[in-house]
Amino acid sequence: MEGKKTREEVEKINMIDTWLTKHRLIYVGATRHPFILSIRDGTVDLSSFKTWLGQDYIFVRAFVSFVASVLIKAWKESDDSAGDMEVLLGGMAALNDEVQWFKKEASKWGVQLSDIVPQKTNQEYCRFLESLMNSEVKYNVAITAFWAIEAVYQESFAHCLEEGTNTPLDLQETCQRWGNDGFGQYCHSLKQIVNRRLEKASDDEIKQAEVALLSVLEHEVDFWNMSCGGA
Ligand SMILES: Cc1ncc(CO)c(N)n1
Repeated sequence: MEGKKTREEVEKINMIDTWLTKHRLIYVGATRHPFILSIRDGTVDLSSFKTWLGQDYIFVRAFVSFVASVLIKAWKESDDSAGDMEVLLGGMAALNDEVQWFKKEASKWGVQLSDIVPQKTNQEYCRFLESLMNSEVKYNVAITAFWAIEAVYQESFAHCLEEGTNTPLDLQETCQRWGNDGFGQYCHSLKQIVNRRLEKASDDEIKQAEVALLSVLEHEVDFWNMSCGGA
């Protein structure tokens, strides 16, 4: 007979929601940052937006390499990872689009991408991604970080598109990029992959994945702060 599930077993069924409840404050700090709230209420400082745009272009190029490394980890998993690989490949295709979009958007705002120097906060975030590309880092840990990176942008920008917001017209396309329903679906697929994988992961890997999630959230808050000129 099946016994009653322990609290740990119940928590492991949806590890992400368990963590988002546990780490609510920092998650809200990353997804409801003053920079995002300023876009949402229309008071955004355009020089901050341009800083964000230029720095994020640099970040996205590091991010593409990171996603490629996650894809390799998925492929090396012996168990059924074909579905995971399809989702990741779709993510890479979207990033291809995104890089082109950054170039177009930069020219619209008069931002010269070739002149952008990565700020220290950005370098630190890129270095963190690089640390996760190491082949020693487990797939379960890397895919958790990947979901978190995408989910922060999805939640943040979707918030700017809700009814009754004052998001400036010329920023709505930016918000749509990450706030659209398709991107929301994609993040949901990533979340399901993570939950499914972590349900069977060792305690040690779960702990490492939680640490990676928290690191992502901290880097995301720092990245928004940097965009606002907060270094
Ligand atoms: C800093 C940062 N986090 C997440 C994303 C999501 O793609 C991005 N483009 N930039």
